[in-house]
Amino acid sequence: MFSLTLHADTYPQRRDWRDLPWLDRIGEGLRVRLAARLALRVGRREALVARVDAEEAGLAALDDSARAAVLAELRRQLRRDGFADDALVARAFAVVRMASRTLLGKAHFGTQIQGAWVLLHGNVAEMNTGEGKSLMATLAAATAALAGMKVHVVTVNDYLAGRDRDEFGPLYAALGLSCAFVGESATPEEKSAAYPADIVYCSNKTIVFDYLRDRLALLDRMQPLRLALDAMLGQRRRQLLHGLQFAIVDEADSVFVDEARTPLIISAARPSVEAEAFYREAIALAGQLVVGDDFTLEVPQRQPSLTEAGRRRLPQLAAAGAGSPVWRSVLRTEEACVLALQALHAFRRDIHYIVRDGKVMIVDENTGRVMPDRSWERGLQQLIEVKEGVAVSPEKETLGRISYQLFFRRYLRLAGMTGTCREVRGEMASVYGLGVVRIPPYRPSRRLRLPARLFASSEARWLAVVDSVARYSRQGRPVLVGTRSIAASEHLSGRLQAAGIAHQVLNAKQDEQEAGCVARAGEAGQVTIATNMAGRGTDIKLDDAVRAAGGLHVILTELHDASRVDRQLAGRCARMGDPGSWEEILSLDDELPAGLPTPLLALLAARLAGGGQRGAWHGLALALYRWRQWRVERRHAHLRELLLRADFRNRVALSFTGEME
Ligand SMILES: Nc1ncnc2c1ncn2[C@@H]1O[C@H](COP(=O)(O)OP(=O)(O)OP(=O)(O)O)[C@@H](O)[C@H]1O
Repeated sequence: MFSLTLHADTYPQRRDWRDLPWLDRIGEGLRVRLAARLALRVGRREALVARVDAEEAGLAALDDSARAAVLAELRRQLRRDGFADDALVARAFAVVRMASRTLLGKAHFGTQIQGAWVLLHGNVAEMNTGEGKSLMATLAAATAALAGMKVHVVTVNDYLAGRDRDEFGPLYAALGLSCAFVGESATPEEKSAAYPADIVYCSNKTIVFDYLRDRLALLDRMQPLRLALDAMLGQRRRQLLHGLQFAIVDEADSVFVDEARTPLIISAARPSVEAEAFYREAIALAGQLVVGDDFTLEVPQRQPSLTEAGRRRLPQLAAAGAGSPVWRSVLRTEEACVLALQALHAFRRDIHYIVRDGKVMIVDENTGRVMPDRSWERGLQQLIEVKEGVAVSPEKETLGRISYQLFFRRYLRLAGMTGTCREVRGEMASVYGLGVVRIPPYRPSRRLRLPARLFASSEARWLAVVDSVARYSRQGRPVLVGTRSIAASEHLSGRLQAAGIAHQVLNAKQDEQEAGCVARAGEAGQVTIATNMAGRGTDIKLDDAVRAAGGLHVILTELHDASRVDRQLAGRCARMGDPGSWEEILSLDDELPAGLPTPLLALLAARLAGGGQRGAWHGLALALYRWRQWRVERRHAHLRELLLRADFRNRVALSFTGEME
């Protein structure tokens, strides 16, 4: 007999994973991808949807007490038999859909039923942007919770997690399930009260840090037998999560792939007066070095390297001005100077970070959001603080560390959903064991892609952007303009103001106005400039007049390192069968083409300046721009692979010293 009931007290999580030899890894990846391809064949899809329809029709004929009896019996059967039987899953989906129809006025479409089945069976459902993934997840989350699992619905930020809990909380309540939202700023008491809920909505960052906190609190007690023993003896330690049973990860490519390279670290402050003096000296020293003579900046990574002349100058400069003993070592002097040069030249205010309330806060380019409690490692944070003239934060001592790649592999059952993951299918399979199943759109997409335009300079690009904004907003259509950085959003805002075009700006500096900005962004003629904050997950609602005028128009003003991020922004228009269009208006001054050889760039710029946005030179320049993006994507994929292998090695090394369970 199969039982899904798990004992939360014993902190269920997957402990048996290990790094496979490379050939086995490839084989496993292929097996997962093939299984996903065969999982939901057309006949089975149709049968499932037909079954849900029939079950719901049967439920509709029952009175309230008979329906309650069906729900109770369903719970019992799901706990006993799990999800192997499609008939049982279809009944569960029908119960959830009926509640949704009554309470929310939204009945899950056939495509959402198929996607939910994919989630329930531990795969990634790839469904176009705007096809209703949040509502789809309720079917899988509620069914799993009825089966007795603790479900975490994980998304990329608190705004989306809170929004979904507010919308779907009443639906779960009607099924007798508890639902909670855990925000980043919740207190430990609030978290302790929220995590035991059947379904928890939270961001990826919140859940992984709370897991790390649990590991620190439980230390060597994080073993099922020990936890059970502690519970029996009444010596239970405080824990937040109660295990990792089932996670449904929204925007799976962002969480599993884009974020994968960021190590998540819990640390404690270790104040030191000498360290602060050292950082000040390093910035003073590096400030005297001259770009081109003493050091070069490699584009596009903007990695500084000292020239021979710079190396010769450094010891003299160090002897003249610096007091810290570090400067007596040539090697450490060079290391510190390169880091200080990076702080001075590679990391830029309002692009990579903002300064708010006297603190340097990192801006995540993928999400466009500030990450108040994230900091750079190896002294970079402190060096940037010195550069910006704000209080220098104390050095940190690492207490616990994990990556998303290792964390999510610990779930007993893991599922994901996203609109953009075709190029990372292999990684999903080999790293997370997740197959990707493509779900067709509910209605044919009406998203119109206009020809891309690439200009020789950013000046020409901004002129074209302002022109396009004016044209579409005059037609009574809302316009959303995406910029890669806060600085670019502010620059464009100045230009629109000068052109007399009213608009709103949504970026990390104005994040408290997010809900209001999103609510207005679909109004007739409304112009919104946004960084990636308005990218993933944002649902811009349109009224009938706007639909009749042609829907939302989206302008991308620069491509990102990952083309998935660009497609997400384009996906804000033409959702759920609405009309809409998007275009790219780019410049050769952007970050990606900067990696092309300088003479080639100059040649392309000369041709584009004269020849307009048509013809062979324009086509070639655009193709090279996109090729650069592809190259950067490949490099990032390689770095993620290296990080994962390093994580595995660390895990083995640390387990000898007893620092991890
Ligand atoms: N079955 C349904 N009936 C009516 N409206 C629906 C249904 N499913 C989804 N919607 C609506 O469609 C809109 C888009 O849904 P949602 O934001 O969940 O899409 P998404 O697939 O998550 O998009 P993205 O990929 O951009 O995050 C929302 O306004 C949602 O309420």
